[in-house]
Amino acid sequence: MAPEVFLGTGKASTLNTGYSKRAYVTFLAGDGDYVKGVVGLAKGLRKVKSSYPLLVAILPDVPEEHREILRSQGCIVREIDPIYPPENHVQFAMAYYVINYSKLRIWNFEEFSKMIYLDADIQVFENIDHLFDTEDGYFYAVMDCFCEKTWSHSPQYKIGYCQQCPDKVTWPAEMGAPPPLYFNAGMFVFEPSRLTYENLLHTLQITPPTPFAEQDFLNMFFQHMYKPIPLIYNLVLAMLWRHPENVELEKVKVVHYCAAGSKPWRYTGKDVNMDREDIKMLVAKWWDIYNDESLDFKAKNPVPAAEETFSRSSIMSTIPEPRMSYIPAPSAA
Ligand SMILES: O=c1ccn([C@@H]2O[C@H](COP(=O)(O)OP(=O)(O)O[C@H]3O[C@H](CO)[C@H](O)[C@H](O)[C@H]3O)[C@@H](O)[C@H]2O)c(=O)[nH]1
Ligand SMILES: O[C@H]1[C@H](O)[C@@H](O)[C@H](O)[C@@H](O)[C@H]1O
Ligand SMILES: [Mn+2]
Repeated sequence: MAPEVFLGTGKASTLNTGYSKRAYVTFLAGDGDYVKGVVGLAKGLRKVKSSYPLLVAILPDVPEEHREILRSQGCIVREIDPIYPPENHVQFAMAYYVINYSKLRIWNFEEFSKMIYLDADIQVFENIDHLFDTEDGYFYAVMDCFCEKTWSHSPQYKIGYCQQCPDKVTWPAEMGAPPPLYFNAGMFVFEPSRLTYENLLHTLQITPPTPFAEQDFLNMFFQHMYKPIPLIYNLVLAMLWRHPENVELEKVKVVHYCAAGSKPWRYTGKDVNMDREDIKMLVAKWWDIYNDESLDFKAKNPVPAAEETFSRSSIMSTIPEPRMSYIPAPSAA
């Protein structure tokens, strides 16, 4: 069912209508350059005429000037508390990814019935609003690839097995059952729920961290609810050189600049595979959107700040997350 009632009216819509209970959500930590990714994403969603707002779950360390940039781009800015894995276990996760456990807070955005999570290093080149119409009760995401060096700690990588081509190197019987399908957690469709949120936080406290942090954790937690969706909804760039036979680039709607050296705002072209023509083209396409001033947010019907409407045309102020179930930071952090 297309959300036509919402398209082109420019009218403020409140939370008690079905479609406005949907939103895209991304995550932002720190005072670095990932804010550029979020701005690019907000403009990309506008370019494809997405009907739903982009909520940015930010950690307290995001500076006020960055929050203001996001609000001025029409984003709903929402501060969340960080989540760390249980004390004494932090060293088992890749340090760089530990902060991503904080993403679990997005299950607490219960005023939305369905959300699509997108990493800040993702760009949306075609409208994907239809993913909100997927059947409830499942977790939708794109299957990952195990072939990059980031996976070298895993048995999959060691024997050259990848779920993207499971017949090339088959899973040896002596290693037991093949691993369950594994998704990349840079993009997924989910339903916020207080119950799930509390369950996630509780389970996390009794789960030792693993290298891919919350991505491994979510794969474990949602294993039986996971439904794979086509890779056009999250093109992990390494697919271009690891499994070109699986990729139809002209059909891809969502690109995930996750390969080493591919973040458009840091791109130099010098890292491995980064001089490929397809990569250069995708990086240039990201910059076209980021630099396009016509895609900057323009408030059509400015809404008084006090009025609590989650409309496309209102710029939301920072709404603090209610304090609850907070897992304190380990002393080493
Ligand atoms: O300094 C930072 C680092 C990360 N992020 C946010 O965290 C996201 C995840 O980081 P990356 O995109 O750099 O990481 P990858 O794409 O390599 O990571 C993948 O694996 C991770 C494992 O923790 C997460 O699951 C992540 O969503 C998934 O795409 C970013 O997009 C961004 O939204 C920041 O805001 N600031
Ligand atoms: O989440 C990670 C990350 O995105 C890496 O960059 C990629 O190589 C992995 O396949 C993925 O699991
Ligand atoms: Mn990413």
